Amino acid sequence: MIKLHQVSKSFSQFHAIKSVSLTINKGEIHGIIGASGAGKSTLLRLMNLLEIPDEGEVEVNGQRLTNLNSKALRQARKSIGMIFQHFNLVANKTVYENVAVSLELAKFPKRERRNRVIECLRFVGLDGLMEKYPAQLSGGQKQRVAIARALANNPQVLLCDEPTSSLDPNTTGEVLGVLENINKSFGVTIVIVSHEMEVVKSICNHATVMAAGEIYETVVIDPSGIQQIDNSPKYFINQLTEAGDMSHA
Ligand SMILES: Nc1ncnc2c1ncn2[C@@H]1O[C@H](COP(=O)(O)OP(=O)(O)OP(=O)(O)O)[C@@H](O)[C@H]1O
Repeated sequence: MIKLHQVSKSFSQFHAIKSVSLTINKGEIHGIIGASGAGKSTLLRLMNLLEIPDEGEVEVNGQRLTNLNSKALRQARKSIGMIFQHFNLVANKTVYENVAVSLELAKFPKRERRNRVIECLRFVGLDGLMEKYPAQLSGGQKQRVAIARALANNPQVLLCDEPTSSLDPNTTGEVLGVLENINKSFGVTIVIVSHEMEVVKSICNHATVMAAGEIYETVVIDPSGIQQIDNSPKYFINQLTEAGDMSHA
């Protein structure tokens, strides 16, 4: 569970987040949507204290993060994974090494690391690409490595900052499918910041609309499901000609 209580954050004189309170219950897939500059990413980064609030309290998994010293905060963050729009993989490390690094940092028992890395890569469908480097992967595959890395330490919460905004519709579906699977299989609470309405509508069961640093409203929604993309040339022609009834040149 994530609880923000009257949280505020300013950058110089600019009030990016204005006394926001929000509760996200365990097991939710919670979307945060709104116009550019509304404060979505800042709100997400306040949930793991990547941004330190000027005022207010942040509680995650029953722990008040805003009360913890830096050592305790590092420990608490192990149960909060995060993924980013631009994946943030280490370019000169292999897929395997990118995931292993997060276990090393968390001092995960050495003998169990290899099995855990493989288990996580298998979960995201990339155990066949362990020796590749990020530059050899598609955008969707890179994001799946980032998800495996975030998953490695068994987080209870996964924070996703524009996770599909660098991806085409096909790979967007692939990444959303993995996120949904993580939620269903392990009960991980997922928060997704996105400016893409279709993304929020497809897998989120709750959504918060932000405007000018405040919450406009939080609504319960019935996820519409992930759009299956047809990559056939016929599909593209049908889309271009709407009903597919235009004569071909
Ligand atoms: N580190 C920072 N220093 C100064 N201003 C910042 C910083 N981070 C965010 N801001 C400002 O705070 C406001 C909210 O930014 P934020 O990135 O949270 O918005 P957003 O809703 O996620 O927008 P976008 O969809 O464009 O990323 C913006 O005006 C932004 O310029």
